[in-house]
Order: sequence, then structure tokens, then C-alpha cells
Amino acid sequence: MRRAIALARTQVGRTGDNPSVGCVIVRDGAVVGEGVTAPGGRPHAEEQALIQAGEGARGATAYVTLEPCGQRSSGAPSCSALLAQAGMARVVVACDDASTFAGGRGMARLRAAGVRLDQGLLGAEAADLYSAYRPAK
Ligand SMILES: Nc1c(N[C@@H]2O[C@H](COP(=O)(O)O)[C@@H](O)[C@H]2O)[nH]c(=O)[nH]c1=O
Repeated sequence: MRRAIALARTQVGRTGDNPSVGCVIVRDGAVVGEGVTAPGGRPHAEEQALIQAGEGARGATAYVTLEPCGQRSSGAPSCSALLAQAGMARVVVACDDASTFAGGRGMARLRAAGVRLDQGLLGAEAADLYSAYRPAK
């Protein structure tokens, strides 16, 4: 999660209305993919980390600084759906996202898919990233 927070920090203030999110995917103790929200806000961190991880995402753990989105404003598949579809075993989230596109729905989708969830790891450190973030209503 420290690595995910460090990644997110690199894009704070550069992602428009979107929060800067960091995602690190770990399997068998090795990083197999990582990503950070792109300048302008898209693609999302998880999308990029999953592309990098490829089949390595199956059975892996994702460390994400913010709740993975449960819906995209474009109608594209949400990050929680992509994580579940990739066969992720566990997702560890630092902070909640109160956005209308998340708001617990990302977590619910992952839980329904049987993904193990842990919340709050390094939550205070990660929350610092989001002091200026205003979740979409
Ligand atoms: N940037 C970011 C997230 N941003 C969240 O996803 C919502 C929908 O984003 P969009 O479809 O791009 O408009 C956005 O309002 C915010 O709550 N979520 C994530 O899982 N990962 C990311 O990297």
C-alpha cells in the first residue's frame, strides 16, 4: 500500500475532477502490475495495473488507495468489475470513495464475486491524498 500511495502522490492535482488513485497488484510476493490514474483522470489506476499484470492477476492481491469504482461515467466496465473478472483473490483498500460512482458499490460488487476485502490499511496516509477531492454527486 505504501507503493500505491507513492504512485498516487505523483498525479495529485493532475487528474481533473477524478481523484488520483494508485494500484499495485502482488502475486506470490512479487509486484506483477501497477498503475496510477492518468493525467486528466482516465484511464483509471486499476485498468492500467490489470493490463500490466495480465494472467498474473489471477489469485493475486490488489492494493488500491481508494475504493475501486462501481460504475464508470462512460458506461465502460467499472474497476471493481474488472478486478473481479480478472480473478483477483483479495483487494485491500485504504480509503472509501463517497462518489455516486462508488459509495460502497465497488466494494459490494467485489464481495459478491467472492473477493476477500480489507479496508483501512494506511487509511490516514492515503486520506491526505484526497483532502482536495470532491466526490461526484
Ligand atoms: N480515478 C479513479 C477512480 N475515480 C472514481 O471513479 C468515478 C468514475 O470515474 P470516470 O468513469 O472516469 O468518470 C469517479 O467519479 C471517482 O469516484 N476510481 C477508481 O477506481 N480508480 C481511479 O483511478
